[in-house]
Formats: sequence, C-alpha cells, structure tokens
Amino acid sequence: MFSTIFSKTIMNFIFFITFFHVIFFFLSLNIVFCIEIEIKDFHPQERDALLLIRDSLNSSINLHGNWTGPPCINNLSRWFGITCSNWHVVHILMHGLNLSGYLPSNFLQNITFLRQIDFSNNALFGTLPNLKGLVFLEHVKFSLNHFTGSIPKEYVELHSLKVLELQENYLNGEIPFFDQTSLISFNVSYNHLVGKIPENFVLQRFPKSCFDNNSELCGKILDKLCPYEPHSPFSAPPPFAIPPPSHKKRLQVWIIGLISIAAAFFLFLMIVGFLFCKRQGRGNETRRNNTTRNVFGAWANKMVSNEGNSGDSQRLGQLEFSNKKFPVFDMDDLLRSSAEVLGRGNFGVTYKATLEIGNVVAVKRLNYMNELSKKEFIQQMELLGQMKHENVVEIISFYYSEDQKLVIYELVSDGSLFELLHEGRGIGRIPLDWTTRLSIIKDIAKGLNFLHHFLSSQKVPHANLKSSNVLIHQENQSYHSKLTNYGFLPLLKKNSEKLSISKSPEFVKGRKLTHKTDVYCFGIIMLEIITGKIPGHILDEVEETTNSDLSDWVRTVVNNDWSTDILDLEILGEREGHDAMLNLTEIALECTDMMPENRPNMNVVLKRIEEIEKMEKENE
Ligand SMILES: Nc1ncnc2c1ncn2[C@@H]1O[C@H](COP(=O)(O)OP(=O)(O)OP(=O)(O)O)[C@@H](O)[C@H]1O
Repeated sequence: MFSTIFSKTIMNFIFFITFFHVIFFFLSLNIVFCIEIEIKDFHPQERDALLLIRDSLNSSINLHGNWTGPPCINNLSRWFGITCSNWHVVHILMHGLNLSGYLPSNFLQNITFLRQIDFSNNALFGTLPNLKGLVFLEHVKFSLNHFTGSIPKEYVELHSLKVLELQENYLNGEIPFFDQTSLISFNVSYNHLVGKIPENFVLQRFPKSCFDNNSELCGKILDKLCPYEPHSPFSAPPPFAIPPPSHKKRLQVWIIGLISIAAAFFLFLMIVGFLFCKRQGRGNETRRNNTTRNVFGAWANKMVSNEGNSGDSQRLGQLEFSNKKFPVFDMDDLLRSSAEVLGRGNFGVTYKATLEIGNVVAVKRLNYMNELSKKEFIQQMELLGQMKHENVVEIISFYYSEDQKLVIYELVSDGSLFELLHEGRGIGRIPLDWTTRLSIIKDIAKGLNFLHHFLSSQKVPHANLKSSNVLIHQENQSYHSKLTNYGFLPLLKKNSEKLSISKSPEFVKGRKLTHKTDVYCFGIIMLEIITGKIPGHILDEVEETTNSDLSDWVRTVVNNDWSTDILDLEILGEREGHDAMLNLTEIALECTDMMPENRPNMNVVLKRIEEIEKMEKENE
C-alpha cells in the first residue's frame, strides 16, 4: 500500500517535472523566436544613420530624449519625424524644428528604402548631403537653410524623384541636367546659382519663379540671354599656326619674352598706381568691399558693385528713417558694420548688425516682395514706423530697391518666445513659471490691441503673429515681450500663405480676413504658452484624432473633463494657478473659434486677461 502511494507520488512528481520542462522548453523557444524576430527585422545601420543626425544637430525638440530604442517597430515609429514601413525607415520629416548645425555628408546611404526627406526651414550649414543610391527617394526638401556648395551631380540619378526643393539657400555652381520625367515640383530660387539653365523638356516645364533670384542664372526660362560662350580650345582651330622655333631663332624668342615681361611689369605698376590714387580719391571703398563680402554675403556685394557700375554714389545712402531719435546712418555704414545671422524666417534672413558708431540693430532682408512698387513699400513702412509701444518692436529705418528690401528694427536682446518655450526641453532646463507666462500673454495682448487700434484701417494689422515673432527682453529678472514682423499683409501681392494667418479657418476656406484673424493667431499663442506644445506638432501624440491643430486637441481634452491634462508639465505643479490657467484656456478657445464673428475683440480679451491677473495677485 505504502509502496503504491510512494510510487504514485514519484510518478506524479516525474509527470509535473516533465510537464514544466516541456512548458519551459516551449516558452524558451518562444522567447528565443521573438528575440530572433527582433534581431532579424531590426536594421541597426538605419538606426546608426539617424543617431548621427541626432548627435550632430541642435534642435528645439529634445531629439536625444525622443530618438531612443529602435526607430521602427514594423510599420510604427515612436521617433519624432520618422515613418516606417516593414521595419525600414521610409520618411525623415524634420521641417521647421530650428535644427542647427552641419548634416553629416554620407549619413543617408544606409537608409536604403528612404522615400521622403524633409529638412526644410531650419538653420543647417555645409554642403547638401549625398543621396547616391537612394533609388526610392521621391521627395527631397532642403529649402530655407544655409546650405552652401553646388547641387550634387548625383541628384540627377534619383530616378523616382518627384519633388526637389532647394530654394533659399546659398547654393552656387550650375544646375545639373535634371531630366527625370517623374519631377512634378522643382525649386532652386533664391540661391547663388550661375550659368545656363539646362534646356530640356523636364526643366522647361517649371515656371520662372522656380529659378528666380539667382545671381547669374540665364537661359530661355528666365528670358535672359547667356553671355557668349567661346569655342572650346579643343574643337576650334588656333587662329594661326605657330611653327616650331628653329634653333637659330630661340635667342630672339627669349629677347621678345623678356621685353614682354618687362612691359607687363610696367603695366602692372601703372595699374597699381592708378588704383591707389582712385582709392585715395574715393575714400574707403576697398575696405567697404572687403567687409561687405565677409558680413552680409553675396546680396550686399551685388549692391556695392551695382553702385560701382551705376556711378551713382548716392544709391547706397537711401535709407529712410522713421525713428528720428536714432542716429542717422547710411547703407554704406550698415554694410560696413560687423554682422551675424540671427535666424531665418518665412520672409528671409535677419541679421544683427553692430554699426561703427556703436549702435546695434536687427536687419531683416525681405523676400517675396519684388512685385511691390516703391511707393507702396514706402507708404506702408512709414505707417509702420509710427508704431511706438512698449510691446511692439520699433522700426528704425528701411531701404527699398527693386531687388532688395530691408527693414531695420530695434534689437531685442533675449531671443524669441518660441526659443523660450521650446528650446532645451529636458534635464537641465529652468522651467518657465506661470507668473512669467501670464505676464508674457498680457504683453502680447497689449501689443496686439495697440496695433488693432492704430492700424484699424488695415485688414489684418499684424497678420503674422506666432511665437517666433514675439521677442523677449529680460530686465531685473522679469520678461518683457514685443511683437515683430507686423504689417506685412499689404506688402504681399503673392505668397500670403507664408504668414501665420494662413493657419486660420477663414484663410484656409478662402473667406474674408479681418482683425479677428489676428485674434485667432493670438488664441493659438496662448494655448502654446499654456500647454508648452508646438502648434501643428500635436498629431503624433493624439493618434486617434485626425485634426492636428492645437486648439482642437485642447477642446477635446477639456470637453472630456481632463482639463489639467493640457497644462505644460512645467506649470502643472503650481496648483494655486490652475484656476487662472483654465480661465485663460477658456479665453484662448473663444479666440480660436471657427467662426470669426464668435471671437472677442482684442480690447475685450485684454480686459479679461488683466482681470485674471489682478485676481491672481489678490490671491497671493
Ligand atoms: N529685432 C530683433 N531683435 C533681436 N532678434 C531678432 C529680431 N528680429 C528677429 N530676431 C531673431 O531672428 C530670428 C529670425 O527672425 P525672422 O524674423 O527672420 O524669422 P521669423 O521670426 O520666423 O519670422 P517670419 O517667418 O515672419 O519671417 C528670430 O527667431 C529671432 O530670434
């Protein structure tokens, strides 16, 4: 009996052991199999290529925090700007992220299945990256950066290429012979390209505007004859044949050679002497040429040389001053100043220029305004020059010529609201507290209310309100904000879609624009300040909604009673401010109503903000 029980127990024990072993075996197989799937399907070379970008660039979003782990999990990616298909990276979309630095030149070769690459509207330097062998590439966008060098010849071998956007860089050299019939969009305008535009069927399909504003491009498309091209020395016979010198004549040749060298040297001395006298006579022109070249780049050189050609020595002096208190300086002084690039926006590059007299100004070189007459430009600038308010950046002066338009602003020292809100997120950042955010919101409302009052006859007085157009000035540990880049709408015959009002519902639907369109943009900025999120970058986080707009996301969250979920983590901890934060959110949602007539006027908005601020102060 005992032995039967004993043997049964042993049997049971052996059975359980075997059972668990089998289960364990299958489990292990499964784990090994899963790991194998990961190892088999993961493409470390693609990850390495992306990490090269991450580690070489600075950005307004925290790429280091976000680009970790595998970039692709089958068709999904958790990495910002990356899209995957079947474990491969297929899109790298990094448009307008304030990326700065140099792109490594050969980093893309290992991303074999790449179809779209978009680095447009950043501050990237160096030469364009090598795209050799990327046979699936369809969209290539490197526009609005600081790229230099020529367009790589191998881009003509991208046989699937549909879109090539390289406009607004500093590219030079000739346009390669692009003949891909797949090309539907092509733009190389606003560079320093030279030579003849290849006259093939593909490139001739694109309008003149795609090639505009290049220093020395010529050809049929631009209606500009190319300079005479001399015959190649290899194809043309020499004008006369030179018989090989005989032994006897060698001495004569030597003598003639020596005389020629002496004559050339004499001629050289005369030219140097002449140039020296000319320089004495015309002041510091040489100095101006050199500094100009170093400071502002090719456009300034062109202005100087135009002046030289026209013989009109007043041309560079035509700066119109709207700020009578500011010391007067002329274009010549400006081009001689030491300058640096502050940034590049939708309308061109802004420079910081330190004049020799010691004053520092911001110079914005405007693009897209070439259709404008001198009268129209001056009229609008003179009007804008009268805008004097503590929350509006002052226009000191401006310059008009057919191909150059400059606005000279007061310099505001501490960067933009965009930088203050979004730069350096992550460990080590000093949080932007609620009191500061509230005072910034109030400053913007004050500035905008002022513009609405004094530019009341204009359709949309600011028209370009966004966080990069709110500049910050720090004084005694408090922040003051000023609005800039206002009043551009009447200056634009085309390209008004580059203004921030283009994101408003009425612009999108082609309806009438009014002061309420500015109110919409103001509402979006308020939400950006309260949530800490970049408008237009919401989609990745809320996959279930189809609308990427910040106000829609806030509306959804607030309607679901999770109101405090919208608050930026940096202010979430300030519980005593929650009421004010949510009251302001309510105002922001009214400002971003789809129907312009439902949005409040700016004077009402300002009053309500001031009341909220007053209540906050009383509660303290
Ligand atoms: N008056 C100024 N003083 C100091 N910094 C300025 C001034 N104006 C512009 N900047 C800096 O230069 C950067 C680029 O400005 P810019 O106006 O060219 O582009 P933006 O603000 O994106 O506007 P837009 O797209 O309307 O052209 C800004 O982010 C800001 O930091």
